[in-house]
Amino acid sequence: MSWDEQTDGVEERLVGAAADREDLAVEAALRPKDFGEFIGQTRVREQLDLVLRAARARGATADHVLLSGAPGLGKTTLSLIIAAEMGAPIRITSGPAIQHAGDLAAILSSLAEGEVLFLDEIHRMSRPAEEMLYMAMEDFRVDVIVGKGPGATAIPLELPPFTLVGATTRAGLLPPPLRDRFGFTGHMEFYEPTELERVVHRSAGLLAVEVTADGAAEIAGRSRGTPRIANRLLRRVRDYAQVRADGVVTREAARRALAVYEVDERGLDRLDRSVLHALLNLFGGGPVGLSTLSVAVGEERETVEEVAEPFLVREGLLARTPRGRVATPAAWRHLGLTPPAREGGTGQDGLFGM
Ligand SMILES: Nc1ncnc2c1ncn2[C@@H]1O[C@H](COP(=O)(O)OP(=O)(O)OP(=O)(O)O)[C@@H](O)[C@H]1O
Repeated sequence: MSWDEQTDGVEERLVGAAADREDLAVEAALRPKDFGEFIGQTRVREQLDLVLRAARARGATADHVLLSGAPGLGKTTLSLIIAAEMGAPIRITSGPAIQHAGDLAAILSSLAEGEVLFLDEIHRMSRPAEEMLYMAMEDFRVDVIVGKGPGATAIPLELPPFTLVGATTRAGLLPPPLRDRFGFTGHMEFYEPTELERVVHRSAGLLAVEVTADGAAEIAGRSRGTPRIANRLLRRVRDYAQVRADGVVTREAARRALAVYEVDERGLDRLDRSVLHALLNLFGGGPVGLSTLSVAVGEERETVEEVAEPFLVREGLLARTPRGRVATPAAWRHLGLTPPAREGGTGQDGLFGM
């Protein structure tokens, strides 16, 4: 399987943040059901809790909520919690599933009063649907266009008040008129290792798997700040512990299992490391252009740029500069190599001493 063999929302990579088929099958059982069970994201949780309590006290439908953040951080989970806290039903759909304004009109017109509509990947909705959504969010009304050409007529349709929960990995891509119609925007952060340890312990309990404190810490440290990845690594370590050990998820079991899957102690996988290896060993740490680097790694440009680099940049291992990709001293150290001296003439002096 190649790294870029990704389909919409489904990614087959052990440390990929998008849901794979197995995640989709098991995630429902692992999802926190209320704010009390939801780990981390203290700021968003507190802000949302206030928004919902106030709406409940007024007997009103909650304001529209926009949740932004990387995949797997809990946006879907929070939307379910919002519905549960409001005692409201929830409808789940996504931007790519709504290509025609008519698709959206059909969903909106069938909502019950107070219902929560969760629209994942809201930035990927078609333009006409987006424009229909503006009016629906603001006035709880849509104009359904009947007929075509000069004879087309707009029939106004009243909607019951509802709460839109939009989720996006890129809030910056949303057109301002859409962004402005959300009463509350929550930015989801990557999780701290201690928070991910709690996620691992909680999930292990639900899966009836015994996990030691250092086993949970080992998994948390390799989970790239993302609960979905923590849960996925836990399942792979559980398998290993069941087959090769006594079934208990210990530090040793986690280390051995994740060595089998080539996920290192910092959460880098084979692709990430091959990018760093090429950068360091073939290009002296850079700067090197993305195309050259991709050829050296044997991957598509997009795979290197969109799949590997974001995490390497976030981890401070790689920098994108106007002159090309550059490894930081931390990258050299991570691969057990010594960073070249400052005056090494590699053109990356600005990155040293970081
Ligand atoms: N705060 C949390 N506490 C415990 N578990 C969590 C938390 N957030 C997420 N999870 C776990 O991670 C899984 C993925 O979360 P979720 O599907 O909500 O992410 P998402 O941000 O909606 O991802 P996507 O953008 O891919 O739809 C959930 O099944 C849940 O088990």
